[in-house]
Parts: sequence; C-alpha cells; structure tokens
Amino acid sequence: MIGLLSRLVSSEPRDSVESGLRWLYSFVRPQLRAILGLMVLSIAASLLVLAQPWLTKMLIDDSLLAGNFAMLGAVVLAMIGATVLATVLSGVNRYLHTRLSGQVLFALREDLYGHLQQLSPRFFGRRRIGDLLSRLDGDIAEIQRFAIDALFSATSSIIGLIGAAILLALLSWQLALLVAVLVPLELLWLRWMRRKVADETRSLRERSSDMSSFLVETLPAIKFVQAAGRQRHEAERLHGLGQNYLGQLLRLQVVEFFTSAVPTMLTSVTRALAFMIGGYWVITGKWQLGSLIAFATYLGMVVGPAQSLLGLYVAVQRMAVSLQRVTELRDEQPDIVTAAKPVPTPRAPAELVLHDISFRHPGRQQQIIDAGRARFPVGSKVVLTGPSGSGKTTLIDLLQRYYDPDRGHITYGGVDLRQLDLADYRKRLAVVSQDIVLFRASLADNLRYAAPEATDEEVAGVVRLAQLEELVASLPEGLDTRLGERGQQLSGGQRQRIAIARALLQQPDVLVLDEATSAVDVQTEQAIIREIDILFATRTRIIISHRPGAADGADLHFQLLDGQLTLRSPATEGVA
Ligand SMILES: Nc1ncnc2c1ncn2[C@@H]1O[C@H](COP(=O)(O)OP(=O)(O)OP(=O)(O)O)[C@@H](O)[C@H]1O
Repeated sequence: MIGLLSRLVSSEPRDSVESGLRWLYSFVRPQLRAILGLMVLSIAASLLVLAQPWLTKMLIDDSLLAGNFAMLGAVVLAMIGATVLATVLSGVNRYLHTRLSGQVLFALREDLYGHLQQLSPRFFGRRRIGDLLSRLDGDIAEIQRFAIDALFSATSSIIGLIGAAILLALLSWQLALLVAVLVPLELLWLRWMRRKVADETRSLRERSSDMSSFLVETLPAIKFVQAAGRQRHEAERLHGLGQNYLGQLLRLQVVEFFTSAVPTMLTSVTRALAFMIGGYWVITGKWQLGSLIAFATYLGMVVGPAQSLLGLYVAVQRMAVSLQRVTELRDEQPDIVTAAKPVPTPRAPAELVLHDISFRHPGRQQQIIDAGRARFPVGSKVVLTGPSGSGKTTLIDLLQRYYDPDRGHITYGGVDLRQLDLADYRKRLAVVSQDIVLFRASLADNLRYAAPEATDEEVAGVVRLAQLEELVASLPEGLDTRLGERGQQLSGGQRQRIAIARALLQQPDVLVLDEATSAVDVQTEQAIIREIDILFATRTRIIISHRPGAADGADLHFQLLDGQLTLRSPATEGVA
C-alpha cells in the first residue's frame, strides 16, 4: 500500500518518499481507532445530509400533495431531528478531528526535533537555522494536513464516486463508458503534471526557508543593524525575499490551476457529450426523459468527488515535497554516536590524554591540530594559549567529543572516548565557552540547567563563588527573576559569571574555561579563579586565556601554534 502510494506521488523509483511514508504511517497507526471512530461519525453526518432531500421529497409527495396532516407533522419533526443531530455530530466531529490532527502534528514534530538533537555541530554548521525552522514548522504541518485531512476527504470522495458510478452504469452502461474513457485521460494528464507541481512546490518551500532564515538572522542582530544604520537595507532585503516568495507562489498557482482545469474541462465536455447522445435517444424514443435527468444528476455527483480527488492529488504532491524535505533531515546520520556497548566512565576524576591526534575541519585545507602525546593529569591546572584562530576551541570540542580526531585518539581514564557512553562522559566535563547560552527562564533555572537536582544551598554557594551576589540582590525577584531572551538585559561580564556558576553547579571532573572571564574585570577574575582553584584542587582545570600572565600559577602551560601543541612549562610534565 505504502509502495503503491509512493509510486503515485513520485516518479523516481528509489527516492525517499516510501521511507517517509513509512515513517508517517508509524504515527498514524497508533491513532487508527480514533480515525475509524471519526470516519463512522463522518459517514453518519453525510447520511444525514443525504436524508434532507429525501425528506423534502416526502414532504411534497406524501404530505402536501396527498393532504396527509399526520405525515406533515412527522416529516417536519424528522427534519428538525436530523438538523439537530447533524449539528451535534459536526461539532463533535470537529473537536475530535482537531485533537487527532494536533496529536499527529506534535508527535511528528517531536520526533524530528529529537532526531535533530542527536546531530553534531558539523551538521548545524552546514544548515541555516531558518531552513530547519521552516522544515520543522511548515513542512511538518503540510504532512500532517495530508495524513489526517486528506484521509477523510479521500474516503468520502471515493465512496461518493463509486456510488455515483454504479448508479450511472445501472442507468446506461453505454453512456457510462464515457466516464471510463474520461478517467484514464485525466490520470495521464495528472501524471504528466506532477513533476511540475512538485518542482514549483519545492521552490516555494525553499523561498519560505529564505524568509525564515532572514528573520532568524536579522531580528537578534537588530541593535547592530540600527548602529550601522542599515534598517532600510534590511527592509529592502525582506521586500526582495517577499517578492521572490510571491512570484513563486503565483507560478505554483498557475501550475496548480492547469493541473486541475484541464480535467475539469474534459469532464464538462464528457457531460455535454452525454447530453447530446442521451438527448438524441430521448428524441428518438429510445430513452426516458427521467433517466436522462437522473443520469445528468449522477454525472454531477461523480464530478464533485472527482474534483475533490483532483484537489487532493495536488495536495499529495505538495505533501510529497514536504515529506522529502523532512526525510532528508531524518536521514542525516549522527556522525558522533555513543558506543553500542560502552565501557563505564571512570567514577573518580581521571586523566585526559591526547594520543597523536590530528584534525582538520571539513572543507578546510589547514590542519588545525597535529599533536603528539599530551597529558592533562588529574588535579592539574592547565593553561592553553595560542593566537586567535589557532584551534584552541576546536581542541576543546574534540575533548567534548563534538568531533572525533581524523587520526589518533583521546582517552579519559585510559579509555578511548569513542568507547564511553557519550552523555555520561559529557556530564563529567563542564565547558564555559565564549558563546554563552541563556534561556528565557528564571536565573535559578538557568543555573540549574545542567544540574536540575541541585539544592538551594548549592545554588547559593555557586552564586557566591562566581561573585553574583550583587547581581542577584539587584534583580527584582532575586534568583527567581526571569532572564530575557538570551539574557539580553545582562552585561557581558554578568553573563560570563552566570555561565561559570552554572558550570560549577554541575560539579564536573574537568572544568574548561574558554575565555570565560574575558569580559570580567581583572580583580573579579582573579577572585573567581582563586575560588575555583580551591574548590577544584583535586580536579582538572583547563583555562584558555589571552590575558597576559594567564599562565601564572598554572601546573602546565600548553601553546597551540600552527597546529602544533607544545608544552611551554614545566618541560617535564604533560607531554610524553
Ligand atoms: N565548524 C567549523 N568549520 C570549519 N572551520 C572551522 C569551524 N570552526 C572553526 N573553524 C576554523 O578552525 C580554526 C580554529 O578555530 P578555533 O575556534 O578553534 O580557534 P581559537 O584558537 O579558539 O580562536 P579564538 O582564540 O579566536 O577563539 C579557525 O581557522 C576557524 O576558522
């Protein structure tokens, strides 16, 4: 069934539509009972609609013309009853339909989001966030519309179509043959048009991604745009993107119009032909007038469902494009995966060792790191220096296993990082990086992000260590004050100190401060580092800093220069 459907929506035999449909079906399957119930409700509602003309016929023939008062009362009561029932049914139907649609929509989105969470920075570095947003939002909604709405409209259309076709054949099988010619012709046309619809739809979805990407990029940077006086330039860019989108939307409308207009014309011609032949038969006495009228009515009843199936066909093409765009994301394999049978991560703080590693970012010529053996012993304070762009942050990314080295390996407690449970290992490291992530939540929730179980006392402790007491006292609701989006109302130094407090709360075995105090004044910085040195005396600290004297008091000082990691002091430790 899924294979058949995928051939219907796409001409490429081995594309992702089939696997996409299988994925989609896995979300629809748990809802089959709800879908069945809804179908019964829809059929009941349709029958009630069908009953109305029949009641009208009874009103005229059996009560008014027959002068039957009892029948008149009964029919009027039945009419009221049918209307009330139809209204109640449609209300219930609508509620259940929305619930079902919502459940499928959110399940699809959550699944895709869960998949994206497993992908590495390498993937996110290649993708525009706006494009991901557009796929998670617009494309998923398009798929859900198909999965639920189209299902119901297709079912009722097919029932209507088959019923009307049977009645047509009963009235005149010869004239019904016209329909048998018409349907394959229409199908051929649709087959021919489907690639065009798919191409135009794909372009439209891409234009939508362009708009999302533009907004995601420029709105957070509005202060910079204002400072550079480029508001007009950005407004014009948005206008240009809007025009591109509109142009593409109109192109798609034209293609969709022709896709359904040609079959509509063909149907009209067939209908006219049926009138010609049927009319000729009536004039020559071969056929009854009533049969011709009934035939024309049923032909009309074939056209309605056929039209909605045609509309559905276009919807299916649009869905197929969205499904491919989503499947493309789902097919992205995480390049960093946890070991199938992980070795337990050492319980106590352990030594990190680089074993002859080399690494180069994909698409870059420069070998970022080409290091021999380097040790970061437990309890040592390691300072890492090197010119800007020399690869210090990349080395930390390797330690956190966001990338695996191209050659060599890194061990923690003597175990290759690739053999450890990824989540478990990463919890042992806390990295305060240059990009500080703060969420729209209270300050306390932000601090507890990596350690949700931390007690109030522990939170108060790290607030003190990171010299945040003054900030907390100045906030209207103290620790419960909600931080704005990405902590925009805070100073750079305050954000850094919050990040440090958060890392300390995690109680890591290895603490990395990557330019973590660059925005903090020297005095505060020294006080924080002093506190950390006391608290982390038995654990490893790796500090990256450009400040003069940063290496003072360090146990080891590594320098990264032209990819080479060299030990500056002391000469006997660290590199073996
Ligand atoms: N995701 C990436 N893809 C490709 N190249 C990258 C990527 N991330 C960093 N680079 C490049 O790798 C090099 C090292 O970058 P990295 O951020 O590790 O340097 P750094 O020593 O931490 O610099 P800074 O002191 O300025 O923070 C740079 O040339 C950078 O352009």
